[in-house]
Amino acid sequence: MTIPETTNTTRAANPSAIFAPGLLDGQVVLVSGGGSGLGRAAVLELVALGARVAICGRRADALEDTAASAGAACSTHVCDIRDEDQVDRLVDDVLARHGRIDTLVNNAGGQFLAPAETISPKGFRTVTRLNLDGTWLMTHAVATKAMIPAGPDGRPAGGKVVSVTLSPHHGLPGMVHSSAARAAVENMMRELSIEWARFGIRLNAIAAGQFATDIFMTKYPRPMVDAAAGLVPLGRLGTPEEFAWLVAYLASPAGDFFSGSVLTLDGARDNHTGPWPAAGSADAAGNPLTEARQTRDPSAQAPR
Ligand SMILES: CCCCC/C=C/C(=O)SCCNC(=O)CCNC(=O)[C@H](O)C(C)(C)COP(=O)(O)OP(=O)(O)OC[C@H]1O[C@@H](n2cnc3c(N)ncnc32)[C@H](O)[C@@H]1OP(=O)(O)O
Ligand SMILES: NC(=O)C1=CN([C@@H]2O[C@H](COP(=O)(O)OP(=O)(O)OC[C@H]3O[C@@H](n4cnc5c(N)ncnc54)[C@H](OP(=O)(O)O)[C@@H]3O)[C@@H](O)[C@H]2O)C=CC1
Repeated sequence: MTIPETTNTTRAANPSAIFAPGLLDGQVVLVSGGGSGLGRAAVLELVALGARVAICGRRADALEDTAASAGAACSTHVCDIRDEDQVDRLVDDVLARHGRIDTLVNNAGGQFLAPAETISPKGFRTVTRLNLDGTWLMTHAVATKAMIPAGPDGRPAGGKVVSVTLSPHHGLPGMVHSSAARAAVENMMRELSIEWARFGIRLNAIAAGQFATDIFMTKYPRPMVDAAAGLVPLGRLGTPEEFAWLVAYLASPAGDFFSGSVLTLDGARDNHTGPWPAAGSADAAGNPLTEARQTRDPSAQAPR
């Protein structure tokens, strides 16, 4: 089934504060983790610019909430990006619904905060599966099903991939699993930007600094959150809209010559290395802080 191209009547209510309406008319963008935080902000910006957007995540209610704000140009797809079959089905469904995928935004990801010596093999695997394997499964499925096959002119359709990684690059104590996985994702984007240039696929990473999303403000230990802005040379956290604008820029024709780049969006956090422990990062003995356990995967609610 296809839905009509976005028109002014289906455009999201709030216009972009930066870009002209219609910038992304006719484009289809798939955003993983579009139900919350940075992903949600990107969805609203992309729809405001005329794109049709498919969003995926594990929680249907979060996806529906974003779709309710985004309007008819947004479709929702429950999918765990760590599961190969679910990812295959997702991409097939998005193609059946929208007919094409111009840009994939690999935004779904995350980690738990814990000192490295306390992280079990399963815990390490959980985070690398989500951030590295999940990003690979999505990138591979979208490339092989939507971007490498021939478009209307008989040549590979091409497209863009934007993957969210993490700043600071020089290591976030308590996040060894995520730091490792995000570095791998950045090199995945670099490597594929060479291999898949022949298909017209551009791949970049956005290394996100600290952004004031709901989860960032509530998930981590309070001292760490309270200290975060003070570690940013520009003196504040990023806003989800600032992330969304960069995604929209890369998806637009202005982004066509970017490939294999890591765009660090962090208020200069990456360039700042103070003494260890940094404010709010460790307890009195110098151990990285530990976050409380939480479960967001509905299928994992059963007692362990
Ligand atoms: C100043 C700080 C800078 C921070 C910069 C970065 C910020 C952000 O990225 S903000 C966005 C954060 N968003 C997320 O993290 C969302 C996604 N996260 C999750 O879904 C979970 O946190 C997940 C990554 C742990 C995955 O969840 P799930 O698949 O449901 O995994 P389980 O809860 O079943 O756990 C599996 C396994 O992992 C180990 N583990 C989980 N939590 C902890 C913990 N708090 N401490 C230690 N170990 C943990 C553990 O081995 C679990 O297995 P079992 O023990 O058998 O349950
Ligand atoms: N906020 C920040 O300061 C920073 C964020 N980042 C990264 O930016 C991205 C967005 O972060 P933010 O918006 O703050 O956090 P959120 O937790 O709000 O976003 C993560 C999204 O990923 C989805 N997700 C998680 N696991 C899976 C899975 N297995 N399959 C499908 N979807 C999944 C979640 O949906 P659901 O739970 O429904 O599956 C959620 O919508 C993440 O990769 C994060 O690690 C990086 C640096 C800093």
